[in-house]
Formats: sequence, structure tokens, C-alpha cells
Amino acid sequence: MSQPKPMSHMDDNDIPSTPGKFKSSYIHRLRYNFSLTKVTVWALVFFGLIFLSVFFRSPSSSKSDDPTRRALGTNNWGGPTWEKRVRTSARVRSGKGGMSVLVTGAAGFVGTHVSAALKRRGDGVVGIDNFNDYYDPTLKRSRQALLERSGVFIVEGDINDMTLLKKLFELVTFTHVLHLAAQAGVRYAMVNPLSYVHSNLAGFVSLLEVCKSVNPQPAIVWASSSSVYGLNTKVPFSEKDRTDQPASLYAATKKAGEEIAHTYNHIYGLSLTGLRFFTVYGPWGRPDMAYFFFTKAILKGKAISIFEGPNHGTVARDFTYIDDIVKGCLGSLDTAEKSTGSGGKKKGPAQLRVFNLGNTSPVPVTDLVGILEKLLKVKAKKNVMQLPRNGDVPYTHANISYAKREFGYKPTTDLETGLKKFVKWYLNYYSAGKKSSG
Ligand SMILES: O=C(O)[C@H]1O[C@H](OP(=O)(O)OP(=O)(O)OC[C@H]2O[C@@H](n3ccc(=O)[nH]c3=O)[C@H](O)[C@@H]2O)[C@H](O)[C@@H](O)[C@@H]1O
Repeated sequence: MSQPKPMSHMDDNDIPSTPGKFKSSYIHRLRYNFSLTKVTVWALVFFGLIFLSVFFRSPSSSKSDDPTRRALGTNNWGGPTWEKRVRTSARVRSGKGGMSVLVTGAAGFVGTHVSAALKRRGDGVVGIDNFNDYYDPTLKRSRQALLERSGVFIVEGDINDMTLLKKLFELVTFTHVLHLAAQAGVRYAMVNPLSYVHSNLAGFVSLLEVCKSVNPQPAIVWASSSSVYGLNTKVPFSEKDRTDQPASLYAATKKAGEEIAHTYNHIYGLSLTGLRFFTVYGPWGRPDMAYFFFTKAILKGKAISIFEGPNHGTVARDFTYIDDIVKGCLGSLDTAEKSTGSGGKKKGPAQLRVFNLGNTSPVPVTDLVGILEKLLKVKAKKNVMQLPRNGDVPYTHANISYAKREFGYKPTTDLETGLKKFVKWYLNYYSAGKKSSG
């Protein structure tokens, strides 16, 4: 912005601010003085308001209402060293002929496990994650360190940043995208609904927009959710069952994601596979999930709320162990066909699939608590209460025959075995490093 001249240097020949109108020097100076004072006053008011809004904003409102609050350090990318790290991480192990995968949400629970598994078998992997603070970001940083040690680089950025996504595709010819970045959690959707729109809708569309334009287009495998079955009562849930009655905004955004996937497949020839995960649990899991925060509360002697259905009905979940989910993700990636479009144009029909990835063995939440009590050797303080109207559904149960047929998906870990591994990790992680469990 140009600065006003100092008063002493102003003369009658100065060009008036409104062309064509003469202003005397006196009036000009008077106006200049007056407007300078006005500008100063308004600037003070403006900066004062910014100061007040920053320092007196209530922590709860900033945490719950602003979806962008979760985006931390999204501009931390670029430069020759960064580009080299991206390229190195994406490199397929020589002689392997494997895939090169962009994993979104790579510092998340499922993202970390699948990225590590891909790298182990020789595929190239580049992660992207915005490290938001929906749950303890130090856990995400620990997962990042774990991946770093196995040679996976996680780019810090948001999937809504299309410039960043385009840059990544400029640097690497990704054959596949495993899209796991999302705002997860059923109940939090009532607290911060716009964060679901930001990540699960806008973020997904941004990613698809970039994928449809690049050449060659990658095949995309992405995380939907068992919650899309919503109020469906026909069990076990089959991919053919209705999914038009979501019980939470979270479920609605995942269902919308499935319809958006259909559109991008139809118009642009993108190969798209949606995975309906059923309550995934295990080591390095998500602290917002019941098995995780129940463990923490039980160990601290704090009470836990256990939901039950009407007339003391059982609330149950088809809890699925992380290793089984990893196998399902790898199977989906391995059987994903190539996208058919190029230059943003469809050249022929492309693959469009949706799979249930569950355990086919629902367990009541009361049994989950019983197993945790046994493993932790501590009696839980239980508050049994009616399932609140918070987006939770009473029951989930996956029919997995489609995934079995397509890529031999066969879960092998029962809840007790899986929780044993989780508890072992939990005790080790939170005691060894003296980390706080949030
Ligand atoms: O299957 C899925 O698609 C979903 O699985 C989980 O959602 P949810 O099954 O509700 O998992 P939790 O939040 O861990 O709840 C597990 C069970 O514990 C119950 N619960 C939860 C919280 C609580 O305080 N008490 C309680 O009894 C819930 O009603 C539910 O039956 C994940 O949080 C979602 O991100 C995921 O999409």
C-alpha cells in the first residue's frame, strides 16, 4: 500500500483524490488530518476487536464451532528436500513391480497400519495428514515416528488443499489412492457438524477433482462406514440393503461419499472402491472410541456409561480387529482395476465397488466391558443407561460374503484376542513413555 506524503511536502499541485475537482491546500490539509485521525481511530478499533476476539474467545466455543480449528500446520510443505522425501517414500522396492500409493489420513489409526503393511511388502507409500486435534495429536505424532522408521514420509497438509494434492501428483505417478482421511466418530457430529462437511464432503470432492484430472488417473479405495446402514433392521447387513436412513450426520456424510463416488465413476471413469468398516479396534487405536476410553476410565477408577436399548435391549457391535481390516484394505487395493479416464474425460466404464469389512460376530458392549475388566484385572464402575439419541445405532453385523468372494477376505481375530493385544500396547505406550492418555 502507498503511504501518504508527509504534510510539509504536500502542495496545491497535488492531484486531488477526486479527479476534476479543485481543492485548496487548506481544505486538503484539514481533510487529510481529519481522515488520518479517522483511519487511526478505526485501525485501533479494528485491532482492538481482533485482540479481544483472540484473547477472550471461550475455549469451548473455539473447539466446537470452528471446523478449521482442526487444521494445524497445513502450509508446512515444499522445497527441494521435501520433494526428495516425497519421491523417495513413493519409490517401489526394486524388482517388485508394486504400486505407488498416496494414503490420506496416514497418521490415523487405520492409515498407519495399512501404510506400514504396504511398505513392508515393497510398495511405495506417501502419506498426507493434517494432524488435527480431534483427539490427542501426540498419538498421531508417535504413529508418524513409527512410519518414519519404516520409510514412510507423511506430508503435513489438508486434503482440501488442492494445490498441495496437485503438487504431489506432479512429483509422483500414484497408481492408487487409499483415502482414509475423515472426520470420524458418530457422537461428535452433534458437537462439530461442520468439521464433517469440511473433511468428509469438501475434502473428498477436492481429492476426486484432482484424481480425475491427472494422467494417468489413480484407482481409489476409500473408507466408508458401517454406520451407513443406520436404522436398517435387516441383519446381517449386506451391501444390497438399504442405506437411506442414516442415524447421524457422520453416517450421512459417508453415505453422501458413496453417492459422490458414483458420480465421479460415472462421469470421469475413476475406479472407486468404498470400504464399510465395522468398529475397528486395536493397538495404536483411536482414543475417542469406547474400548479405548473405557480402558482409560477403568484404570483410573472412573465410572463408564454403558448404553442399552429399549426394554434393557442389548447394544452390540461387530468389532473388527485392525489386522483383519489391513488385509481387507490390501485385498481391495490389489483387486482395484485401473481408472479409465484421461485428461478429465471418461474413456470407458470403470470399476465401482462397495464392501463390508466386518468380523461377522457382534458382541454386546457389556461383554466388551467384561473382557476389559478381566484383562486389566480391575472392576469397572458402570452406569448403565438408555441409549441416548446421539447418532448411535443399537446393533451392527456385517455380511462379508462379497469381500470374501472378491479377494478372499476372512477375519480371524475374535474380540478377546484382539483386546489382549490392544491392552498390552496401551499399558506399554502410556507407561513406558509416560505419555498422558489425553
Ligand atoms: O463401524 C463404524 O463404521 C464406526 O465405528 C465406530 O463407531 P461405533 O461403532 O459407535 O464405536 P464406538 O464409539 O467405540 O462405540 C462402540 C459401542 O459402545 C457404545 N458406547 C459408546 C460410548 C459410551 O459412552 N458408552 C457406550 O455404551 C456405543 O453405543 C457402541 O455400541 C467409529 O467411531 C466410527 O468412526 C466408525 O465409522
